[in-house]
Amino acid sequence: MSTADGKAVRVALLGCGTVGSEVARLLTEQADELAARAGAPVELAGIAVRRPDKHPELPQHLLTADAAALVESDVDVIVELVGGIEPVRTWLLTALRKGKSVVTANKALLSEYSAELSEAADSAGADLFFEAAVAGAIPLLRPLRESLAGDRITKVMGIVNGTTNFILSAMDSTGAGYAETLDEASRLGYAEADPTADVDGYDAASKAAILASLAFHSRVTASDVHREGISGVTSSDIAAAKALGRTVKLLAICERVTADDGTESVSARVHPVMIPRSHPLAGVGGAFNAVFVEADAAGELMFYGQGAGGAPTASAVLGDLVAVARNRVLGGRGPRESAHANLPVRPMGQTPTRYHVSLDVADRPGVLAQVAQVFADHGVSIAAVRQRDRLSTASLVIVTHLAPDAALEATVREIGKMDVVREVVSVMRVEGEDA
Ligand SMILES: NC(=O)C1=CN([C@@H]2O[C@H](COP(=O)(O)OP(=O)(O)OC[C@H]3O[C@@H](n4cnc5c(N)ncnc54)[C@H](O)[C@@H]3O)[C@@H](O)[C@H]2O)C=CC1
Ligand SMILES: N[C@@H](CC=O)C(=O)O
Ligand code: NA
Repeated sequence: MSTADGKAVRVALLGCGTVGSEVARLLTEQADELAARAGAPVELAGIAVRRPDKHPELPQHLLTADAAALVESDVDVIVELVGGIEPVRTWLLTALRKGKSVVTANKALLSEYSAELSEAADSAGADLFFEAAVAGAIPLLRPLRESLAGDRITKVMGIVNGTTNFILSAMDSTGAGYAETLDEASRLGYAEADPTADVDGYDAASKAAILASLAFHSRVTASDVHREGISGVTSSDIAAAKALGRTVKLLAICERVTADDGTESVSARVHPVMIPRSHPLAGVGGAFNAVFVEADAAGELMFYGQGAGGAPTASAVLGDLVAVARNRVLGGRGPRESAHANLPVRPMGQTPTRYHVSLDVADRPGVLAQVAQVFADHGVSIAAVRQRDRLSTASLVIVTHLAPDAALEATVREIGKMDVVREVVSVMRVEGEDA
C-alpha cells in the first residue's frame, strides 16, 4: 500500500453527484499539477455511483455500483461524496481499518461517528480529513486544528449553511417567498438531498458539532447541539428586524462558557438571530458562509467564502486529497484529532442569550409597567424599550440584557398569556451587539 517508492496514489471516488463530479473533473484536468504537488501521480482508480447507466459522461471502465467492493479493492485513498450514515459508515470503517486514508465531506456522519472513525484511523495509522464538511471551500478546519493549536479558542460563530442563508438573504432583500427560493437553492446544488436537513437546521447543527469538537478539544455530537431552523422565521420577523436596523441570519454559535466557580463547558447552538445590519455577518449574502473565531492570543479572526456548491466544495476535497497523497508519499500521516479537554456540553436553558421581543399591546396607562414586571419576575434585565402608538394598540419592542435562555423563554411564554398583550409579533435572539 505504501507509495514511498513513488508509485501512484490510487483513489476510489464514492459518489459522483454535485460535488463528486467536480472532484472527478479536477482530478482529470489537473492530473499533472496534482502529481507535482503530491510527489506522485494521483490516479482515479474507480468511481462508485448508484446508477452507472446514468453516467455516459464518465470513463465507463471506472464505473461501478458496488461501492463496498471498490473500497476493498487495491486503492490507497477513499474519497467519500455519497452522504448519509449507512452504508457509508461501514465502508469508511472498513477502509480505515485496512489502513486506507479517507477524505469526506459528510458532516452528517462525522458529527455523530467521528470518535469511532478517528479511532479506526489512529489504530491503522491512516488519515481522516474532512475540510469540505464545514463551510465548503473555506479553509476553516485545518486552521482550527493546526494553525490555532497553540491558542485558546473562546468562540466560533458564523453562517455555515448556504441554503438557508440564500433563502434568508432573498427574503430580506426582495421579499421573495420561502418555497420558490428553496427550489432555486436546490437547483444550484446548494441544498442537501433532503433539503429539510438545511431548513430545519440539522446540517448547521452537524457543522456546529464538528467546529465545537475541534475548537474546544472535546467530543460534541450533533445531538448535543441545540437546533432551531428557519421554517419559523416569518415576514413579521424580517420586518421587525428591518425596522430596527437589523437582519435575520441562521447562526451556529459555539462558545466556551466559564461558570462562577471556574468550571468550563461548551455551549453549541444553531438558531435564527437578529444582528445589526452594520455587523460583518449581515453583509454575507447568497450561499456564502462566514465564520468568526475568537481566541485569547489571536483575537478575532474571520473566514469567508463559498460554503456550498460543487466546485467550491471540490476545492476543499482536492486540498485534503493532496495532503493525504503527500503523507502517503512520505510514509507518514497528518495531525490527529484531539479530544483531551473533554469539556461537558452546557444545556441550552443555562446558556446566556439575549432576546428581542416585539409585541402589540393595549394602549392603556400602566401596560408597559406590567410587561416590564414579568421580565423582572424572571430575573431578566431590559436593555432597551421602544414604543409606538397606533389607535388603541401600542407596538412595543423590548431588547434584553444577557440572561439564561430558559428564563427568557419562560418570560415570553408568560407575556403571551397576558390580557393586555394583543399579539406577540416576533421573538428572536439577538447577537452582535454590546450586552
Ligand atoms: N452539495 C454541496 O454543496 C455540499 C455537499 N456536501 C456533502 O457532500 C456529500 C455529497 O453531496 P452532493 O454531491 O451534493 O450529493 P449528490 O446527491 O449530488 O450525490 C450523491 C452521489 O452518491 C451516489 N450514491 C448514492 N448512493 C449510493 C450508493 N449506495 N452506492 C454508490 N453511490 C451512491 C449517487 O449516485 C450520487 O452520485 C454529502 O455528504 C453532502 O452533505 C458538503 C458540502 C457542500
Ligand atoms: N447543504 C449545505 C451544503 C454545504 O455544506 C449548505 O447549504 O450549506
Ligand atoms: Na471548509
